[in-house]
Amino acid sequence: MSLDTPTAPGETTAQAPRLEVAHLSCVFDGREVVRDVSFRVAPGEIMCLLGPSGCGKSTTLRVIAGIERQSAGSVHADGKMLCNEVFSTPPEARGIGLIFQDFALFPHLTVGQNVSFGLRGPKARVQARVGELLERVDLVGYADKTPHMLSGGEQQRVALARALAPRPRIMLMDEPFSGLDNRLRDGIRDETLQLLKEEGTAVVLVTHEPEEAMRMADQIALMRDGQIVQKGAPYNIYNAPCDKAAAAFFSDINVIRGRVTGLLTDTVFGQFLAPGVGDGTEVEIVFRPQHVKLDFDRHGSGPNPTPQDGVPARGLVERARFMGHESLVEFRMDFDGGRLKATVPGVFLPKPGTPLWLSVRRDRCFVFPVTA
Ligand SMILES: Nc1ncnc2c1ncn2[C@@H]1O[C@H](COP(=O)(O)OP(=O)(O)OP(=O)(O)O)[C@@H](O)[C@H]1O
Repeated sequence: MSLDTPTAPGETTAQAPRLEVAHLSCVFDGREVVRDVSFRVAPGEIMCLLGPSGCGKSTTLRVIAGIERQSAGSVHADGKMLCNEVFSTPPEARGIGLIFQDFALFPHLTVGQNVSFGLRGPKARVQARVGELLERVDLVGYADKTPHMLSGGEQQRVALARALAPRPRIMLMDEPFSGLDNRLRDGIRDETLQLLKEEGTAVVLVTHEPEEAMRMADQIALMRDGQIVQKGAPYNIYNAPCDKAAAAFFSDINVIRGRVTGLLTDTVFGQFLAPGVGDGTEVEIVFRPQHVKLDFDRHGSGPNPTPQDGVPARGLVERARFMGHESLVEFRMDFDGGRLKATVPGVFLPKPGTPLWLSVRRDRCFVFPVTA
């Protein structure tokens, strides 16, 4: 994605994104922990920074919030510059809401006073807003309690309500739902994001959980070693990963190897197209267990090859486990003794040693040149 030149301090543009982060870098102790990070978020859009622990997600968020300084790059909100290498708007003047993991409520204030903390205006209007938010986070009747009377999950919901109360134009959320139990999490998460969308807030959400990102994001920026390695809608990132590690971040993967001749790679599963890859290059063919098709053995042979599923290859079941809504079957393959995995909806638990034929959906395979 190309980035236009950001506007000068104080200048605004009609089509400016709600939030624009451009070429952000951050150095700690001589180490660049955020490297040339750029993205834009429109009003009502949810951008997820997704990646493993230590990849620079929280640091990026803290620079946007103004509690950490960058070594390069800029942050703009509605076309107005918030900070660059030499200039920085104080955090409290940025109009940005924050919900961080270590949410801190004011212990001496009631729930109602905590939620109304950032609100100005007539008392009746403030009280109405507090009531509306407590209802949204399922804490009706809690306004007069103090934080020490609440469970961790309840305190987290108060923190959510407090951050939402002033209707910030940008909301930064760092693993905000991690402390909630499963039963509450889905409801609170969907409700919070619905509210932010309705109010046109641009949201940047940090998570290391791919499922959370897939469920919530309009756009995902996949980060590794301080950089964004891929950016796009969840569907595209899942179905067109930029490399093997990006594919592996979202699910188990299977990998087989081959060598390219005339844009094709010959494998035991038939030929795979390797567009743009030079002759003689070694490639890895990557596919997810849910895209493996299984067939029974018919006296030593499998189903006929098809253009969609290629050529089947035989393996012996090594282990089968029931995972809840699907079964995971692991195979040792006849052709090279390697292991491959398949998932099957529902209950499918063949005995170890059972011969089955595996084929791979061609449109769900990714071919990557092997890198050193
Ligand atoms: N104030 C600091 N001083 C020195 N190093 C820091 C500082 N803050 C973060 N780091 C380092 O920068 C790197 C990125 O940290 P960051 O917290 O941004 O990662 P993260 O992707 O959010 O990880 P997590 O999911 O574990 O929170 C880490 O190696 C971390 O140790």
